[in-house]
Parts: sequence; C-alpha cells; structure tokens
Amino acid sequence: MTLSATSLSAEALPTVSLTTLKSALLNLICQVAYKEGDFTLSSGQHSDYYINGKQVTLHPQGGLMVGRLMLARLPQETVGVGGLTLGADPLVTAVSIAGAYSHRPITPLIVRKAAKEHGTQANIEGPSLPPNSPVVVLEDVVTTGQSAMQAVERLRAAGYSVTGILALVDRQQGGAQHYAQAGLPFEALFTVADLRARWQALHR
Ligand SMILES: O=P(O)(O)OC[C@H]1O[C@H](OP(=O)(O)OP(=O)(O)O)[C@H](O)[C@@H]1O
Ligand SMILES: O=C(O)c1cc(=O)[nH]c(=O)[nH]1
Repeated sequence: MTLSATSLSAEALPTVSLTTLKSALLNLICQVAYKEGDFTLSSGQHSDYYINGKQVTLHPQGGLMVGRLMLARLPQETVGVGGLTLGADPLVTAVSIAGAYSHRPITPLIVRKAAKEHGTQANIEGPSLPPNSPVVVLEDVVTTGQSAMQAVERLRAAGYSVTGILALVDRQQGGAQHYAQAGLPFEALFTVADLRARWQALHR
C-alpha cells in the first residue's frame, strides 16, 4: 500500500499545485481519519464507519493542505470564515493562515456551542467584522448538516451575511439537501464516495 500524503516534502506543501495537494489530502484522510466499526453520531444515528476530521486538520501537514484547498474555494468577496467549535476550530485557523501567506486577509471566527457564562459572555470568538460582512461557514464532516447550521444561525444573529458552507467531507446523509432547502450554497472537498473509492484503490 502506498500512501503518498506524507511523501509531499515540507518544502513542497506551500506551493505544490492544488490538484496534487487534493490527491495527497484524500490519501491522508484514508490513512488517518476513516475508521470502520460501530459508532454513534452527533445526531444520535448509528454508523458502521466514522471520519475523524481532527486527525487530518490537526495533522502536521494536514492543516496547511486543508487551509490552502479551502482558501481556494472561497468566493472572492469573503472576509471571514466561521464554524462551530470544535471541529471547525483548526479549519478556520488554517484557512486564515493560508490566506495571510497568500496576501488575502480572512478573519477566523469560532462559534461556541453555548455562550460563555463569565468574562465577555461571547458566543463568537474572534475579531468583530462590520455588519453584513460576507462569511463562509466551514465544517470538517457533514452528516445531517445540523451542526454547521447552528454556526450559520449564530453568525447571522451577530449581523454577518453567511454566503455558504464549505466542508472537508460530505457523508451524503442529508446535509446537502438540508442546506439546499435553506437556500445555502454548499460544497465539500470530498464525498464519502470519494473516500471509499480511494480507500479501495490504496488497499488493492
Ligand atoms: O452534520 P451533523 O449531523 O451535525 O454532524 C457532523 C458534526 O459532528 C461532528 O462534531 P461533534 O458533534 O462530534 O462535535 P465536536 O466537533 O465538538 O467533536 C463534526 O465535527 C460535525 O460538526
Ligand atoms: O455525524 C457525526 O457526528 C460525525 C460523523 C463522522 O463521520 N465524523 C464526525 O466527526 N462526526
């Protein structure tokens, strides 16, 4: 089995083409994030597989890979990326850092699951942006789509214009339909079908 995610040299990561990066990222997801077994999902549903996105977004090379690829998918007018803690935390950070290296300032916003009860009592962490600023919601894995929707609602309540949702992996279990009904553009870098096809190719 050849898994080429880590065969990209540290020197190549910041500049290698997005096509090469995307293929290497798919290998990395198969290598470190995709697991078969008996899992309970955040929605309460059961599944015979699980994709632990944090193994990728917190991987020493994965963060930059995801950051560059997501940055390239953001509409040009985007000034911020936000997402529900915890899965989105490394995503919004990675995209913001990739943006800074590309001279494209993107403000990262972390949406808490519950407002902090002391100190600032904030439910969104990160610098405030002007009202109606265009913000894209990031998510690591979309199943029903409910988690990213919570981030959409909180960011809208704070006055931002959420222009869409961008995920690392779409499990193809209703999230896309949920967002379509809400009139929200949705894209994922990969579907679970992409993962399974690559997994099979890698294990042939
Ligand atoms: O599309 P959904 O049905 O909402 O499921 C997907 C959500 O589940 C996971 O988060 P989890 O609830 O495990 O929380 P965590 O990120 O805090 O670990 C994942 O990071 C997504 O946010
Ligand atoms: O639905 C979920 O909770 C879920 C599924 C999955 O594969 N990965 C994840 O982080 N969450």
